[in-house]
Amino acid sequence: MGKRILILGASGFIGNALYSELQSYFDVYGTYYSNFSDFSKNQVFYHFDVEKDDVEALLNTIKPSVIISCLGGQFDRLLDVHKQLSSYAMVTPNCRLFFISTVKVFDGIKSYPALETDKAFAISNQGKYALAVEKLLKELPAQRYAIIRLPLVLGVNAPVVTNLKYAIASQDVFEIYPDLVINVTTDTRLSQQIHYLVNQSKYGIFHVGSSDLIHHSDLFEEISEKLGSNKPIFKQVYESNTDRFEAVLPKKSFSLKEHKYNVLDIVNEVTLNQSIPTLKTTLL
Ligand SMILES: NC(=O)C1=CN([C@@H]2O[C@H](COP(=O)(O)OP(=O)(O)OC[C@H]3O[C@@H](n4cnc5c(N)ncnc54)[C@H](OP(=O)(O)O)[C@@H]3O)[C@@H](O)[C@H]2O)C=CC1
Ligand SMILES: Cc1cn([C@H]2C[C@H](O)[C@@H](COP(=O)(O)OP(=O)(O)O[C@H]3O[C@@H](C)C(=O)[C@@H](O)[C@H]3O)O2)c(=O)[nH]c1=O
Repeated sequence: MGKRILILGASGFIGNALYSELQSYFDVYGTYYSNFSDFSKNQVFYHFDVEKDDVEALLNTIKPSVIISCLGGQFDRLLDVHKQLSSYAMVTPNCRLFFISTVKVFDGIKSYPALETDKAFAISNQGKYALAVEKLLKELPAQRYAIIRLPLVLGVNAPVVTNLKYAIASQDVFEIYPDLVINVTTDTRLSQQIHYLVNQSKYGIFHVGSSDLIHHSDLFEEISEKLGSNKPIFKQVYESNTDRFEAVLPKKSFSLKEHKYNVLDIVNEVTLNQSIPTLKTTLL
């Protein structure tokens, strides 16, 4: 029997990218919360509110063999939901739980980029929540879970890129952080990589993102440059006088070359069809 996948938070930025990537290969179901207009008529989308609904009822209806969680909402309720997901995975033969985690689990360690083997330490509420879910999953049998840690996710339709384009168009302020060193991915690339992990029945901890780093300020100045001649009003915000890192480097995660990429690949993907190819570059 083919894999049946339930994406919790399929109406969101990450969830929708995953749905688009997976739905032509697997029997995929998803949840939405506020986007009634787009999803209430879609047979495979179920309304789900972490505050009110019981995720167990949803699981018993859909009976997924793979659950991918990319939910937003109240962190304490989300943690309860993940306790239920974890219990379901524990008692359901060959059911696997994929948790979309975040680089923020390392936001208590700012002096170097994180590798999969590094011990996480979070100070933000978001980081502490994600770390608590990671700890939950680690109580499952090893082959029953995958923790996918994402850095900042860009993409042609990424909210942060949309905000930049809006700031360019309306000559508005766009905050950049010259002391912040990050790595990045896009919604399409992370979806391809998670597709691979689902297909190959991989398990454990995975870092998704570019293999190199860039300063947050340089990244958005470069993207703006490639989008065209207009600029937003870049507001440089320093939070420390030394570099602080917020990066999840994929040291051990992916060996296939199509899963290895650098910041320039990401910048080109995000600005595709928008950069003005000059004669010089096409002749190179
Ligand atoms: N975007 C990024 O750069 C990164 C994101 N992540 C993590 O990935 C996850 C998803 O992120 P992203 O897709 O950007 O977030 P979005 O806000 O775009 O999506 C959140 C999803 O959760 C749903 N949701 C929100 N509130 C509730 C609720 N109360 N009950 C049930 N469902 C709810 C939303 O439904 P609806 O849209 O219908 O309201 C949506 O499907 C988050 O945990 C985030 O920390 C990690 C690293 C980077
Ligand atoms: C708002 C803000 C962000 N930052 C940095 C850290 C942060 O990860 C990065 C992007 O934050 P923004 O809020 O602008 O963008 P945003 O896309 O909202 O942040 C995302 O970040 C990634 C890593 C996640 O884990 C997501 O869950 C989400 O929190 O910019 C600062 O250094 N100072 C700030 O005041």
